[in-house]
Amino acid sequence: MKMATYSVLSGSVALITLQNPPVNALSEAVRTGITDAVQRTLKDPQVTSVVICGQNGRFCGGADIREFAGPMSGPPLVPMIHALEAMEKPVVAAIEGLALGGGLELALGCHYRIAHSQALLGLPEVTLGLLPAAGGSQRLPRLIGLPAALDLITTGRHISASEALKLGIVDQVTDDNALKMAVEFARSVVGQPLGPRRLSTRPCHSPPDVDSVLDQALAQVWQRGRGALAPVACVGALRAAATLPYAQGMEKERELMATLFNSGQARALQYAFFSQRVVGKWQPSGARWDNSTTRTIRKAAVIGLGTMGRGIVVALALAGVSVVAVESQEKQLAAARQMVPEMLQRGAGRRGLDTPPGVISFSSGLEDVSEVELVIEAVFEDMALKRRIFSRLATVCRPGTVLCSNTSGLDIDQLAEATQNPALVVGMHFFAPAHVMKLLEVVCGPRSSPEAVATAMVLGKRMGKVSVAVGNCPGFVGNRMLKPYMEQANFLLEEGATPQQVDEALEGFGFPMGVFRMSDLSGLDVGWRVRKEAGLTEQGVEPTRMRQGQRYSPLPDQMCEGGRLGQKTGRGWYRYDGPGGRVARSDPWVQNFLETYRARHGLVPRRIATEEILERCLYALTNEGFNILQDGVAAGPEDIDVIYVFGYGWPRHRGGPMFHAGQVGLARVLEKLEHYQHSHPDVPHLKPSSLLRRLVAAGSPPVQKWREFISKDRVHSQL
Ligand SMILES: CC(C)(COP(=O)(O)OP(=O)(O)OC[C@H]1O[C@@H](n2cnc3c(N)ncnc32)[C@H](O)[C@@H]1OP(=O)(O)O)[C@@H](O)C(=O)NCCC(=O)NCCSC(=O)CC(=O)CCCCCCCCCCCCC(=O)O
Ligand SMILES: NC(=O)C1=CN([C@@H]2O[C@H](COP(=O)(O)OP(=O)(O)OC[C@H]3O[C@@H](n4cnc5c(N)ncnc54)[C@H](O)[C@@H]3O)[C@@H](O)[C@H]2O)C=CC1
Repeated sequence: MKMATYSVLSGSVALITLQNPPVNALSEAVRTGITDAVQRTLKDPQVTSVVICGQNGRFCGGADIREFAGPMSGPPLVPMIHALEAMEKPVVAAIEGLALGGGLELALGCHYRIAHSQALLGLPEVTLGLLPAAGGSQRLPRLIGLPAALDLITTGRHISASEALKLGIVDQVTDDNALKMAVEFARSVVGQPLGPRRLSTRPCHSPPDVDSVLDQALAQVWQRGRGALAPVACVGALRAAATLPYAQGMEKERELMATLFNSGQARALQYAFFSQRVVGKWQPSGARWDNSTTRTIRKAAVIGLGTMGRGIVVALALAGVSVVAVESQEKQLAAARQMVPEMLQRGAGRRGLDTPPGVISFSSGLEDVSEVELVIEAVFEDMALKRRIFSRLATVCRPGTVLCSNTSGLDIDQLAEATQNPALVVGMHFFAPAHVMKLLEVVCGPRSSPEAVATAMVLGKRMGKVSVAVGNCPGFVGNRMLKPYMEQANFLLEEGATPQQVDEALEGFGFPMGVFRMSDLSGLDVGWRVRKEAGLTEQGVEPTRMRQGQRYSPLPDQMCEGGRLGQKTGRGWYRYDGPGGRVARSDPWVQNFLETYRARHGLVPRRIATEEILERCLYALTNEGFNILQDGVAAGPEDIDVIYVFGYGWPRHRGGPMFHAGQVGLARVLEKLEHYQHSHPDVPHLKPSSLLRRLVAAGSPPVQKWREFISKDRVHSQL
């Protein structure tokens, strides 16, 4: 039952308990309960102090985000918190578990705050496209000063109870029972003056150079936010706190919240929050992995210690897993021995580990992996090599060892075939750098067992990854969609665009890096290897710009043939200050290369508008997303969107490609794809997906309804 209960302890301490599992969000019923409890407290002369706590060891996770989708009703938060603060009896917040968003704002309205040492506190509204609009943007800087409030509110980061104590957000931290402590504390402060404890009445202590601090913060959020509105509004609200009286500051907070509340960005970010929680509800072969038993992995092996393998070793060790790290090349093994401990140390420093890292041992032979419970192979993207390794692993490892591949897109089932027990083979597709990037695609082959999939999903979570279960097809989800995106970018170069122009358009949309800068960073040879494996780099009897009966741009292959592999060689689509250089500069050589290429093939360059660059790159990518949904390779649009936000830098405030298509309007996306297909009939991947057509014909249901639509559609098509 959702509510806030009222009781009186030992005749004098009123206890208000928030009850709305799992995080005691401030739903309408809870707000009503608090409002009623405040009235009862005021009326009861026996009550001399008040404690507010949350049920089940969690204070409060903030406003109930699900209520944001509908009309707001019930008692609003702002007057409710003012009523608490105005009470003439001391009010103490007993913070256990978490006090986030509106939860912390409620605590800031109390006169005192006692926290358990394990509690997390924060104002994460900015991550939902909002600002702390229940007085948080005005009370927090009055409590901890402007610079610290700017940091917490514009990043939305969660802080520990000990940091909260240092900042002055809480009055005491205890390892003991925070509720018991708060009750004792409440009794002890009865009769003390409450005026100084009311944050709304305090001045906001700002540094003397307040304008420059705020301007700097604004510049920083612009740069970091890549077009996100909420961080900018947060700085606006804090400017009001620092420069205006409290009542006017509150008015500004309300105004700014009103502009954010119904914005597309807030909807996108709230969708992203819930998507992250629904992903991976995937049912391979009708058997569910998400309620399957899992194996706890204590010891694992990684085969191949190149770019990916080294990062995977570190990520496993940081999760407390002991690792046998195997590499066949002496030079690579020596490099790994040196780099892995350094990476581990940096990673441990960044994370603040609560478990000791797993022990890492290095080896040059597969025989040393016989005792592990799970293996992750990360050798070259070469099917024959990987199959040899899988076949050998199947004989070396104990029966029951889960065998995983980090392949970027090869057939998991062909790898499984090389073993005696295909049910134990799954894909674990990490993203570079593997110890930093949050995404993990867990690839379910047609014969992977639910237990093996569940084990990989849970291990991914332990490694701090957002694990998404996907089906088995070339490129899985992320890279399958990336292919048409990159292809359109290459075709745009053929037609007259420059790498900078394409990258600027995509970076303006919110990607941290455009497609060409990203290729230079990961290495142009990565895709080249994949195209070679697919037989696309050999020209054969077809014209130069045709492969396997389709239009093809050999531009990136020609770059690789010329030794331009990106940052690692100091030359790619851009030039760098030598191999390994980071700063991309436009390269006249590339300009000349493109002009010569166009002239050789009789291509007349034209001026290409930013709108066309974005539409062709992004809609080709999204269109493949619809094909993926239709093929059942992703469980739902949320899975695709989470993959793109966490693995490919899709701006979170735009929700993800599938959400974005819904926001643009499915009919418009369809119309644009038809338009480009008509004007470029030989360019692949512009043919609208039939699922997109059916969704449009069905009236473009919202993205949250697509799963249902697709499953009905599937049943219908089977009849
Ligand atoms: C809390 C967590 C850290 C817990 O994590 P974990 O234990 O890992 O569990 P999860 O799986 O994440 O969550 C479990 C379960 O709970 C659901 N859930 C979590 N938090 C919430 C929530 N706040 N609301 C609803 N549901 C929640 C979650 O979805 C899971 O359920 P499932 O999806 O079914 O599996 C973690 O969950 C977390 O980080 N939560 C979010 C915390 C957060 O961001 N809180 C801030 C919320 S926003 C807020 O508080 C805003 C405010 O305070 C401002 C209020 C002012 C409102 C005024 C409105 C005025 C509007 C004016 C404009 C009018 C314009 C007009 O005129 O129209
Ligand atoms: N580089 C990237 O951005 C990503 C790569 N991947 C995939 O990860 C895998 C590895 O890629 P990278 O790390 O980039 O390659 P890499 O070339 O950097 O490293 C591969 C390593 O495997 C070693 N190796 C080869 N045969 C071996 C054997 N028999 N036993 C032990 N070690 C052996 C090589 O010596 C080399 O050190 C590939 O399948 C790739 O497609 C997946 C995601 C991203």
